[in-house]
Amino acid sequence: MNDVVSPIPATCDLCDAHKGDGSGAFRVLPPVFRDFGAVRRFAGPVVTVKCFEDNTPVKAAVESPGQGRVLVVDGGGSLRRALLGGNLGAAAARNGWAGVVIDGCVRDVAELAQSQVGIRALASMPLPTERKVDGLRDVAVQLQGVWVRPGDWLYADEDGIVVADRALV
Ligand SMILES: O=C([O-])CC(=O)C(=O)O
Repeated sequence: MNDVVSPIPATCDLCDAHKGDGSGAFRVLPPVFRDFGAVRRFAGPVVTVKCFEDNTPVKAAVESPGQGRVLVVDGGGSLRRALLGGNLGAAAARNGWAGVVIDGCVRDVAELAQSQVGIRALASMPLPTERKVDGLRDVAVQLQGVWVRPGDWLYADEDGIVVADRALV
């Protein structure tokens, strides 16, 4: 990291620049993610967790230093349990995560809207998980059929979410 804070590139500009990229290095997530956090635009290197209706690895991640990274959660697309709520959203903001992108649900929507962190998820579901197993961290995951790998870079703004195998300028 250098100490020059660069603005986050717009996803539309990134898509203009990479629209002919058939290599798979540049990917666009399907437009099914809703915005729940107080931060609209965010970007950073990706950390992944994978879990199903059990947010144990999400809690562990957001309670550790985020260092400007984006937590990508493969929750299997489940609409039956919330993988992040107000407490964990506040922890993500407090610990310096740039954002959390969840292929699954969140709850405590009013609290999340006050959290100074980017939060994208499929929907709101008031039912929490029961924490029983660790889940996986730092594995390649699929969100809505799109591969996301640890160390990829993710860019999110009002227009959508894109992922690349390196930082884009
Ligand atoms: O703790 C959980 O499982 C989710 C939640 O409600 C919170 O983050 O406040």
